[in-house]
Amino acid sequence: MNETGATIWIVDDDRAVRFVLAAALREAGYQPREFGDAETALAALADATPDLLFTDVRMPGASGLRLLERIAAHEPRFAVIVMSAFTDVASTASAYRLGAFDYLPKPFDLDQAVAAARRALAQPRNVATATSAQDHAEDAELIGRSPGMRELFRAIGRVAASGLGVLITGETGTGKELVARALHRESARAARPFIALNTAAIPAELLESELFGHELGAFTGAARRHAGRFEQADGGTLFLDEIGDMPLALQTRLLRVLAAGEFYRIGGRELIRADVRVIAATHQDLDAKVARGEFRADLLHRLDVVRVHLPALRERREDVPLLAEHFLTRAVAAVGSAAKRFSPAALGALRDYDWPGNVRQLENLCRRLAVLTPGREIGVGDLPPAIVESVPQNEGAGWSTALRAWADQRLATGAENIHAEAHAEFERVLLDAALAAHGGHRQHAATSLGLSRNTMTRKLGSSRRKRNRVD
Ligand SMILES: Nc1ncnc2c1ncn2[C@@H]1O[C@H](COP(=O)(O)OP(=O)(O)OP(=O)(O)O)[C@@H](O)[C@H]1O
Repeated sequence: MNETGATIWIVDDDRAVRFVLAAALREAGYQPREFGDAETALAALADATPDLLFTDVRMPGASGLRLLERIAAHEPRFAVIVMSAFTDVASTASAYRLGAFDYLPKPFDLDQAVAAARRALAQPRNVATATSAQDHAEDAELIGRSPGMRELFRAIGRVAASGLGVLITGETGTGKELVARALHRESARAARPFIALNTAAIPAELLESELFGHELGAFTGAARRHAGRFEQADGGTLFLDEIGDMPLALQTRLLRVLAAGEFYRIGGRELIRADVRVIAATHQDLDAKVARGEFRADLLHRLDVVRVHLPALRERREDVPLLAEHFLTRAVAAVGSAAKRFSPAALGALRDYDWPGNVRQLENLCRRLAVLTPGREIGVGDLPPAIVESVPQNEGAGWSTALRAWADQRLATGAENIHAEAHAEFERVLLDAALAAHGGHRQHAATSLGLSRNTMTRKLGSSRRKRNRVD
């Protein structure tokens, strides 16, 4: 099909969105048609079929996801692009699962939307694979609106249902486990167990038994038969955190089990079969570990079918206020104290801090503040000094720091009358700067300082006299 001239339907209860999107699509040579709700669009489908449809998710009446579900049964097929400000994993993943071609987080650029339309229209028909919708138990949600997080939500949406092995990389506390849980929740294994094992938290000698289980008396202390995490995760997902810390011998065993899908418990004779999707995570550079011979290349290849990277919190500062408010509200509710909020300046300081411990560090801080701050508003003064002090100093602050250092030093030497001294210096610097900026033109220099010309002349005279005296 020649894509220009294609009909594109836009379903959104927000008139402004429909209007600008339709204008952009029309300009690009398409024929847009607007619908204010899902029901009207569904009714129109009875006697017309668009080439492409854009839909919002949250609308009064049937939601965009419901619309998507109905469209999945419609013949002939056409592509759907879902647009939503509700950038959580659940709606993105549901959109993909229901066969959406693409997901546009709002607000989007019109160029971005037109490009998405072009891509969708270039696709052969019947590529959409729609399955039935599934409801999911609420789990801890990944929060974020930054471009990095939106990209991550899309990646989760695309990868979750594939059942492929995933390697999640990112610094400590960035939310790797939450991503693994989201991948599980949005997969066909969602009804089966999600089992997590932190390789770094378990002594090496116990790790094998944790993973594969043991029989009674298999080793000293094995007082009972124990099913390993692999067995527990049968049919579901096994999340192996800090995989980079796994000893080499165990890496070899893990690789064999992954290849064969079966294993023996330690000391056991019964061959156990387990159908497990392994999702691994690491904050280390596994490629470098492979190069140093500390990690098996073949295991890395097996785990690293798809790589999902979590940006550090300082690389997505725009998410900090959002996360901080979320964690504070949750912590306040948990301790049952009165509602609290951050002052704008406190939120600014949190945003500027570098967060070496990432989201976990921010979450812990909010818990502490919920308990320890007496007032309703958490100000900059309530924040730990490390956070406040790291805030980059603006020019004024740099200048006052220098002035303070000077004053401390003069006072320490027993100086008197330093106010006059500082004041004279202050005037001299300002006057010199203004004159220099205006090529010595007094009137202009005076105006830029907010002084009258007379005052300027008087100050210049006294500044010169004082300087001569000092000289
Ligand atoms: N985007 C996010 N939205 C909401 N909560 C988050 C987000 N990212 C992380 N968290 C919370 O921060 C804490 C740390 O997250 P998580 O345990 O997933 O990090 P991790 O990367 O697996 O850490 P580690 O590498 O140390 O194991 C958890 O309590 C998690 O719920």
